[in-house]
Amino acid sequence: MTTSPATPPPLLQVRGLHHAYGPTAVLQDIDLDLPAGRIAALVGPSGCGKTTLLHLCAGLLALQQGRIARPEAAVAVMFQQPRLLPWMATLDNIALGLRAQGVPRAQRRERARAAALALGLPEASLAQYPAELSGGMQSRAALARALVLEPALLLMDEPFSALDVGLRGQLHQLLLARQAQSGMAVLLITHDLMEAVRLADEVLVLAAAPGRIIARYRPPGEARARGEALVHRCAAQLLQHPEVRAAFGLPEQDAPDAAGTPPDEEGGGAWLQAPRCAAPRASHGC
Ligand SMILES: Nc1ncnc2c1ncn2[C@@H]1O[C@H](COP(=O)(O)OP(=O)(O)OP(=O)(O)O)[C@@H](O)[C@H]1O
Repeated sequence: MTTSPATPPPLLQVRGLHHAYGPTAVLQDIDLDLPAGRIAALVGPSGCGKTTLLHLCAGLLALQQGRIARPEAAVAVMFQQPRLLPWMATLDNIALGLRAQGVPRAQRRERARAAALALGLPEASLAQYPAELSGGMQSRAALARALVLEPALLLMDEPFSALDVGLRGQLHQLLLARQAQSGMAVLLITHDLMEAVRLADEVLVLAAAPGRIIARYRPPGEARARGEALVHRCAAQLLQHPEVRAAFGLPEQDAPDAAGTPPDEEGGGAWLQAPRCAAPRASHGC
């Protein structure tokens, strides 16, 4: 996220990041600033290096080239799969990180219970084992396990991708409410452009081979106030650019669609870094 005089200093800062698996470059020249209280969404096609970047930010992968500055403590990670421990009851799973922090048993169970109930987990589910929970309940438990740590920085790797649209919407709202209340910074990895536009203060578009940021976009207004129509318009605004379309493997769009939507319809968001024009056209503003 690009800083301006009005934005606080970054909590997570990435500079000149390169990463390769063997001879294959996966990430190239990644710069990113994420201040406290902001959500940045990193969106891109499958295989473009999103998870690699998140793992580097989480310290789960060794840095090869570049610099990452992040808080020493108070970083939580939520993975694509809930990754609950099957031999532990839900409440104990949620309290796991607090146990690692040395929080006394009664206190951690109380905090875990409060986090679970706030995310809509029924009281009865707290004594159940993960295999007894639905997929949606497991996702809530995984989110509770991350949020109960009261992280300053939450790193999320496609945490909602396996959920149905209704449940995903509920968890989006719960995340936004908690984020507004706590002021944590969130780096969200997703391949879903609509999800990125719905949740983020800044959307970073990654293209593949090697993974590099080709556009930075700020959707208008507060995330919690964005309705479906606005989200669609912003996603359409992003997808007007040939380079963004190419990153997602979409063909170039050179005429109004069948519904008659003009190709230059604006979503009202701001380009912080506009994509280069692969095929310059006046309507792209390039
Ligand atoms: N441990 C590894 N060893 C070798 N190559 C890897 C390794 N992990 C990932 N890759 C490769 O690096 C590239 C980026 O992978 P990564 O998982 O970061 O992408 P992604 O954007 O998160 O993909 P997806 O959206 O499908 O999860 C892919 O080509 C992948 O095959």
